[in-house]
Formats: sequence, structure tokens, C-alpha cells
Amino acid sequence: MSSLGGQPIFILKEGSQRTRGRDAQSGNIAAAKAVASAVRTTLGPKGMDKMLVDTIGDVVITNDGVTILKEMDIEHPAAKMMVEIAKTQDDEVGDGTTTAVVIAGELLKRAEDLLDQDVHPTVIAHGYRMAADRAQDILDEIAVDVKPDDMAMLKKLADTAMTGKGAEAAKEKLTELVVKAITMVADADGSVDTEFVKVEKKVGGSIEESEIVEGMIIDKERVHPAMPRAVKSAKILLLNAAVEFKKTEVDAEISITSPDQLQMFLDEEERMIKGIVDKIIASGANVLFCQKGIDDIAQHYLAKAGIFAVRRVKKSDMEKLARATGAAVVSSIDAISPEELGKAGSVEERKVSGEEMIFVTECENPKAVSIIIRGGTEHVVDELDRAIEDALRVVSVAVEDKKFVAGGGAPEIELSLRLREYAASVGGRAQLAIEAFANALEIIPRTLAENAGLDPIDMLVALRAAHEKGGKNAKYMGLDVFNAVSGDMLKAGVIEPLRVKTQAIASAAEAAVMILRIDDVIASSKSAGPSPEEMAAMGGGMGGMGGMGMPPM
Ligand SMILES: Nc1ncnc2c1ncn2[C@@H]1O[C@H](COP(=O)(O)OP(=O)(O)O)[C@@H](O)[C@H]1O
Ligand SMILES: [Mg+2]
Repeated sequence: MSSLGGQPIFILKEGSQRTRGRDAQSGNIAAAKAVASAVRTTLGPKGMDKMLVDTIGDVVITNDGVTILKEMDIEHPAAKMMVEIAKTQDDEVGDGTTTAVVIAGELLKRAEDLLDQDVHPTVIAHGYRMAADRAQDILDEIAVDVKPDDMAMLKKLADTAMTGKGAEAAKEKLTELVVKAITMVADADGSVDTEFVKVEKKVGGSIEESEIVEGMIIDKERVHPAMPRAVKSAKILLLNAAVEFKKTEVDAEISITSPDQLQMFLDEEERMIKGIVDKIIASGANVLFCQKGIDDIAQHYLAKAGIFAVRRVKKSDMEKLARATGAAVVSSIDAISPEELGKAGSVEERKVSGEEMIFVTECENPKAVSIIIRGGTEHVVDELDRAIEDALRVVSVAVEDKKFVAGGGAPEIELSLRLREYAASVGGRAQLAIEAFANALEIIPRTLAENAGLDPIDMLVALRAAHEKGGKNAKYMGLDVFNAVSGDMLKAGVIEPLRVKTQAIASAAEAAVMILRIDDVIASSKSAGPSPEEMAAMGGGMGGMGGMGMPPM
């Protein structure tokens, strides 16, 4: 900041807002805490749901942290950073979004206490980073191994992820579907892409009627009613080329001067299309999924040949069909050959809740499968979909990493104990920050207790005591919210993939540190004030013109 001859110098546009130092920090922390408290009540199996109504009156009822934050119209920049944590968590592991945001909020709250005691923000940031690094090591130490084919364990992981998400009534069934689907699409090298589990929602029927299809469901109909409705021992051609008369690329005009010429033209068109269909027939295919169009004449010939054909199939569905049936996607008519075809025991058009869908089933060793979710209303089906998506990701992460930790607040209590010990060993000013970090993690068991209507202090005391007692299973002691006692979460089957915790803590710490290190917020005005050039033209540095007048020092 400088001044020329006592005149203040303006460097920002008129109307810009600037807050600095402690005020900037307080504002950011308050906004971030507000976001955390908005989702806190939804945490855990006894968490409440939120009803979100958007500007056009559409309603979403959910318990899912990231969904809530995405639907809320959040403006404050620091609050937006909290939303980013939830999104990152969702992208990376698909679960633990509320946990990450709640921990970040608590880290900031504890940081504020330290700021009040005049601990410098960079000291807090440094301590938080040390604590976050140590937390990763501790989590690795307390993690438990799981075999990718241990169906019982995988089901428990899916179960924990779905608890409290409106799936209670049919959890047994749904966890079964999820685990089966993931083990089917897992690659030999142990990696899993949940993209290849297609989830189709259908309103109507009961949750119990949800099913897994060992193959694909395509939300389409066959192109012509004269085609067979069902094909057994299907030989499937996946074609990414139009079965149509080639339209000229350039804008050509064909002038037809006599009826004979018109007939010749039409004959030529028909002959060409018949040629394409003959190629398809010659390949031995009896089912055609085409990513592009199939015109009327082609439909007629295909139907006549008894071929089941579908047009304008989505690219993503084509890829899944390829994985499910072993077919290759053929991208030109000339490349059609018997080697490119895939197989399925059955391809059939069926009515589901009054709508036609195509079922490609009885695939040999399908590497892509579908789950159809049924439920009474759209809200039910939507929330089930979110629960299943979480569970699919959780199971796939566990299959990939082969590691899990206990749930119910057990790892957070263990972490806070061990981090307090670590803090003492570090000493100095960082100790205060590491202790604050340790205490902040207890927000998870505390919130689980509060949301279950239990006394949080009593539960925390009991949990700390259980962990301090030591012994083989002490580190797995967590909050059994259904029986209001502390218990061994491994025995209770409340378990989560290791990655859910490591990611939640890492991104919460990162966001908290980032927010803490900001001590200057400069927001440009939305209304167009004079530009710097205009200011200069006005003679520059005119006091009282508004803008960001900085007092001369
Ligand atoms: N049956 C249970 N008993 C106790 N805690 C549970 C149980 N099921 C899940 N939890 C805990 O609930 C928390 C997750 O709650 P959830 O609402 O799914 O939030 P998130 O968005 O963070 O996944 C985790 O700490 C998990 O261990
Ligand atoms: Mg969850």
C-alpha cells in the first residue's frame, strides 16, 4: 500500500469488497461451519432426511450429504469449498461425504478457538497437516484385510453403506444384488469399474421385486413389430454405422425429370439398403444393436429375415453390451463379420411397469450387468438408487483395496487417542494444533450419538474408556446406535472400506487448512463500476469516489 503525496491510491474497482485479517477468517469459518451443520443431522443410520425444493418446485428427499449440498444453492466462496470436499469424496469413493464435511467443519471450529488464543494460522495449518499425515498411518495400522471373494464381508460393507437410506425394508435383498453385481464385473487384475453395473430405475412394484440381470437392460424397443419379440441363442451384432441410404455429403441436388428416373432412383436406394442388410444376415447375426439410425426399408428387410433390431442405442450402452456379450463394436458396414459377433442366451423385449425394455440375458461370464430398482414412488426409487450407488462404490473400493475399518465412530475414537499421544511427543506449538485435530475427530461418534437421541457425553466417555482399556478388539469399539451401547463393530458387522476414512480425513484437513490460510478476501463488485482506465482518466486517486480507497499509511 502506498501513497503519492498523501493521495490514496486505488487499485480495485469501485464496489469491490475487501475483508482482511481476523474478520476474513471469521467470515470464512462461519460460512464453512454453517455448511457442516446443515448436513450434520443426517449422519449415520439414525440421521434424519432433508427435503429440498428447487425453484421450480421439484422435490428431492434425501439423507445423502453430497446430494444435499449439490441441491443447495450455495454462494459463499468458503462454503463452496466445503461443497467441493463432498464432491471430491463422492468422486473418489462414493461414500463418506457427510463425514468429510462434518470433520472439516469441526476442524475449523477448533482452529477458531486456537486463533482466539493467538496461535498463528500457519502454526495451526502446520499442526493439522502433521496430524492428517499421522492419521493416515494409524488408519493403515488398524485396517483389516478382506478377500475380494469374501461375499459375507462384502455384504456387510454394502449393508453399512446403505443403512439409514430408506433401503431398510429390503436390505438383505439389495446388498445381495450389489455384491453379486460387483463380483461379476470385477476384472481379473482386481480392478472394478462401477460404470459396468447399469442401474435402471422403474417406479412401480415393490422394492422386493428389484432384480439383477446377468447381462444388460436397454431402455428401448425393437424397431419393428414384425420382428421376433424374443430371440434364443442370440448372435449379436453391435454396429456403429447407419443402416440407411447414404446421404450425399455435399449439398447435391438430384434433378429427376421423369417418373422412370424416380423409379430408378428409388430402386437404387432399395438395392443399396438391401445390400447392407444382406451383409448383416450373412454374418449370422440374429440381433442387431445399432448406435445410429435404421431406416424404414432396412427395418422391413431385417424383420423379414427374422432379425431383432434396435436403433439409436446410447454409446455407453453399446460399450456395456460389448462387455456383457463379448461382441466388438463394428464401425463400418464393410467390417461386419462373424468374428465380431457376441453371444447371449436370450434377447427379449419385456414390459416392466407398462414400458417396454430389452433384456439381454444368459450371457456367458458377463463383464457388464444391470440392476433394476423397483419401488412405490419416484422419491423412494431415487433414494434407493443413491443408496445402491453408494453401496456399489463401497464394495468396489473394498474389492480393489482389500482393506476395511470398523464403523460407528470406532476409528475416529482410536485416531483421537493416538493423535493425542502423538501431540505430546511432538511438543512445541504444533502440539496444540494436533490436539485440536485429535479432539475434532470425536465429532463423528458424538454426532452419531446425538442423531440417535443418545447422550453424547456418556457415549464418548464409554467409548474412550473402551479404547483405552487396550486389548485385541479395543480399537473396533464403536457406537451401536440400535442398542445404545458401545460394542465391537466388527462383530456387529458395521464396517467401511479403509479408503472412505482416509479420503474423508485427508480432504477435510486439506480444506480446513486452505480456508485457514486465507486472510484477505477480495470480492469484485457485480455491478460494473468504473474500470481502472476510467479511474485513471478521472485523474486517479480521487478520494471519496468510493472504490477501494486505502487510507494512506
Ligand atoms: N449400524 C450402524 N451403527 C453405527 N454406526 C453406523 C451404522 N451404520 C453406519 N454407521 C456409521 O454412520 C456413518 C456414515 O453415515 P452416513 O449418513 O452414511 O454419512 P456419510 O455420507 O458420511 O457416509 C459412518 O460413521 C458409519 O460408520
Ligand atoms: Mg454413507
